Amino acid sequence: MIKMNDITRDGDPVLRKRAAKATFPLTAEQKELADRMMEYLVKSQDPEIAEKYKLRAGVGLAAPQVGVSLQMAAVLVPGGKDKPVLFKEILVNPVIVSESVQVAALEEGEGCLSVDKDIPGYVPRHDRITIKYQTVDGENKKIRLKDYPAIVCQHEIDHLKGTLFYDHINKKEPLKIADDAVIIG
Ligand SMILES: OCN(O)CCCc1ccccc1
Ligand code: NI
Repeated sequence: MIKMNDITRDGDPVLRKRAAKATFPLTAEQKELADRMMEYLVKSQDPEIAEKYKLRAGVGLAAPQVGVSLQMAAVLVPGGKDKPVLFKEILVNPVIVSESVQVAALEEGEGCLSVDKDIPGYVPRHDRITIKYQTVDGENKKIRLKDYPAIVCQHEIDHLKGTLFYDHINKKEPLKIADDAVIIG
């Protein structure tokens, strides 16, 4: 199973590379990696397992974060009582094909399993996006996302382009953001 010491940290060049496009069929190793990445997210969101294995909770994990420069990311966005899972998917070769002008940011800012220090500030993103991607079986999908799931997917797709969340934070005024931005609590 993937543990914290398997996660590459900021400073490792793999996090700043544009990841290679996946070709199909995926190799057995690539499919197994997808499973292990999703397994990490599931376990990291279970307080007991996370405590037992000292896992930092994550709602997403991109292949470059485990040292594999491949366009693949796992996303597991929990919901609430009524809908425990908002969005669970392995995105292969994801592309944002349209994005709202409307800006959104998480009220708490963002963090990253590959960035050990807290970096405060709003991370301005698009409130709504349409993504085209392939599943691990090569099936083409197109989905529209908004709010938290949209934020998470933008964070993961950034990783595949060598971008980290703090690249988007206004250096001089970290809490500056468009007046009409949607702040997601
Ligand atoms: O790349 C995923 N990872 O570093 C875990 C944190 C994911 C994440 C955290 C806050 C907002 C969006 C996404
Ligand atoms: Ni991250």
